[in-house]
Amino acid sequence: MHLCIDWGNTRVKAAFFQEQTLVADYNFSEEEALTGLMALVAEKQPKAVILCSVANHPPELKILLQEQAPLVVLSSNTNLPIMNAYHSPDSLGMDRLAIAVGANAAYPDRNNLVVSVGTAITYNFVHQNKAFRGGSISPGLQLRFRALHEFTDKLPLVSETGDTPILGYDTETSIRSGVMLGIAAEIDGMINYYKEQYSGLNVVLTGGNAGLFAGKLKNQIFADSQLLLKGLNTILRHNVR
Ligand SMILES: Nc1ncnc2c1ncn2[C@@H]1O[C@H](COP(=O)(O)OP(=O)(O)O)[C@@H](O)[C@H]1O
Ligand SMILES: CC(C)(COP(=O)(O)O)[C@@H](O)C(=O)NCCC(=O)O
Repeated sequence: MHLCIDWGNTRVKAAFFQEQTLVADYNFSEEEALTGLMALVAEKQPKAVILCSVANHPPELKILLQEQAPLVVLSSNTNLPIMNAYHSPDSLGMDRLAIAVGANAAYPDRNNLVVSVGTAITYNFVHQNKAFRGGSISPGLQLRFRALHEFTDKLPLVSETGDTPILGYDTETSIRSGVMLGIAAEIDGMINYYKEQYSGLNVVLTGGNAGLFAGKLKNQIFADSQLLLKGLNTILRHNVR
């Protein structure tokens, strides 16, 4: 079995794959992740591990993993089944590259746009010629709620749960309207930009908050909450065979 680890800015996700099949997945807080992951490795003894991190994971993580199994740490130097045409590959978030690989593997020979709704919202375009071309980064759901609260004197901290009218009728619903419907409108607007440029665009929605928006978009999308982990498995198989 292969173990794939996605260390994000809010949550740490992991999955075991048997060949191309995801057999078990896990979701940890940052605090519980190191212990949780090492317990999984001890129990399941994976043949190889891949780590994709965009956050400050504990420095001992790589050493501990390496002691247990061959480890691929995803970087701009890792061999990939797609090309990376980003102009600053060393500053690219490796999670963005992993979802690009995941989309290209699931929908080959298509112009793929992957929208990941996590801590940040990222838009990631992979041309049908297999080149990752980049996209956009914008603030995610919690970032928007927190920014309104933390950078103003009067606005409360609101969450996604509750009435979300287009026409907010009080402070709470006005904020929820702006954040939730604003994100949905942003995603639809971005998809429309790409549709104007690229024929046969295929759109995949992923990330921890994707489920809040999948049914609210005007454009047709595929939702896949495990796209990043699947992309990591594809990269690992590309490197350890
Ligand atoms: N099991 C869960 N525990 C906590 N948050 C979750 C869970 N599932 C989804 N979420 C939501 O997903 C968000 C994180 O999305 P994710 O794509 O994992 O972000 P990142 O990759 O930036 O860490 C959280 O802000 C939360 O709203
Ligand atoms: C944009 C991100 C913060 C998204 O991270 P996430 O929300 O998935 O935790 C991450 O991909 C990142 O740190 N990117 C570096 C800048 C870039 O991709 O150009």
